[in-house]
Amino acid sequence: MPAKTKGESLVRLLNVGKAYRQPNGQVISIMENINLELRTGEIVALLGPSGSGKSTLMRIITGLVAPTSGQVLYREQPMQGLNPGAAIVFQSSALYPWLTVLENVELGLKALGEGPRSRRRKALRMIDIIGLDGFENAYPKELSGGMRQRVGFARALAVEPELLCMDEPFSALDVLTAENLRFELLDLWLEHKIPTQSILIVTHHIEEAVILADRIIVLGSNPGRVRADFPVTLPHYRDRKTPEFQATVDRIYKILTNPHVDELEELEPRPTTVASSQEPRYPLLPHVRIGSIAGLLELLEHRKEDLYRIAQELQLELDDILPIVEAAQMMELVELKEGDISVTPIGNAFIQGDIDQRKLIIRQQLLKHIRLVQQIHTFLMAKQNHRIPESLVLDILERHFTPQEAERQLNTAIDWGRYAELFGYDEPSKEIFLEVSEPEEPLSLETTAV
Ligand SMILES: Nc1ncnc2c1ncn2[C@@H]1O[C@H](COP(=O)(O)OP(=O)(O)OP(=O)(O)O)[C@@H](O)[C@H]1O
Repeated sequence: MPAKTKGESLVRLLNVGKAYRQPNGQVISIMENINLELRTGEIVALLGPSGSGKSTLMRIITGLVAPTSGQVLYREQPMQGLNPGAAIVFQSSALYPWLTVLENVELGLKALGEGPRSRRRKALRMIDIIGLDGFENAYPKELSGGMRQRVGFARALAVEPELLCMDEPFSALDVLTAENLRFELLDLWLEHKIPTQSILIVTHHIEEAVILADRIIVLGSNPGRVRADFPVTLPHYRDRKTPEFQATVDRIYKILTNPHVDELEELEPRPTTVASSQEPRYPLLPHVRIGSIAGLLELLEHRKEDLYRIAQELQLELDDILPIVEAAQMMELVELKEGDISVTPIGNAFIQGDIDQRKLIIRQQLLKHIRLVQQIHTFLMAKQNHRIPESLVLDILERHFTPQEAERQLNTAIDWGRYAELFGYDEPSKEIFLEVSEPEEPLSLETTAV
């Protein structure tokens, strides 16, 4: 296999943006001004919170989705339609159940117009390389999840793509199978057993990114943008226990847990004028229950610790813990500094409080910090019967979010409001109604905080 070239431009995105028109005519921008380059000789990992546009960006790079603005260059030429050099591996291998392993692997080659003899030869070779020797005539249902994903890899690699794109390729596999397959792929890459010139992997798994990638790109959401783009220069094969590995993992955690600070700006906060002009009107609420926030706070009591260690200790993935942390941060119940998370005095008062005090604290924090809750509360106070149809709020939200996301945002706000006994939801009439009528004393932190 010829050695890989290094540093040639393979794909270049110039000010790429993507927007979707909703059924109500509203246009929602999901990513803006993305500038990035994929070069030969590198594995690039794309990280970011759910909904930041990782999969969409990968689809734009492979040509499966067209950008709304900007340009995509493949080998410095404007790309039209599908990227001729790219192949994609999805989270689930999406094999045809009525075809054998060999026939599934041959599919991509057939689509390229390869003759029967040549495609059989190439498919058999890739089956051998990918460790499926002896399973050529098996059907997908006879294979384990790991073996099926191998077939997905063989199918993508059989067409000898210059760029191998992988959308969370290991996330549906058990921990051990995923680890084996990750290292086998790395072997194939490092030993030049596959002709691939560059690999792009979308992942939620920070350690996976640090194990594999030569470069890590972190996307931010609402709308999606590049928040960090930096090289990982540790030699392969990387040992998770080394301080250098841990430092890289910590660095990514810090970026992901500081959604308003971009590493592109060297972790300096944006100037306030810029930040306030760019601040979304309704910041995206993470979809978590107050019970999960309570659980996190109780766990953090008397601790000031690195969020990454806490996640590790709890065996939680990034996407499990970050939304809870983000919600607690929005309500000023925890604070994050340099990746260390600690409970604020208000958070402490919550931990020590009984159920009524807890509800009161959440009520105060929601009305102080959560715009959507403030807005609903204001509407309810303004109406004489203290009831509003949910469609009133949805119509406003749909100017900023997709209909599905608008509904999720409203559900989260109602869920939080209901916990705080601020408002409730009447299912038959689809109305939100005001819960609390009598005025109340604000909770004094001096008397409750410890
Ligand atoms: N065809 C579409 N029409 C409307 N909105 C879409 C469409 N495809 C994606 N979106 C929206 O674009 C945003 C980004 O989606 P995308 O799947 O690219 O994000 P992601 O970072 O890969 O998320 P995840 O990690 O959850 O897979 C989401 O808000 C999603 O709802």
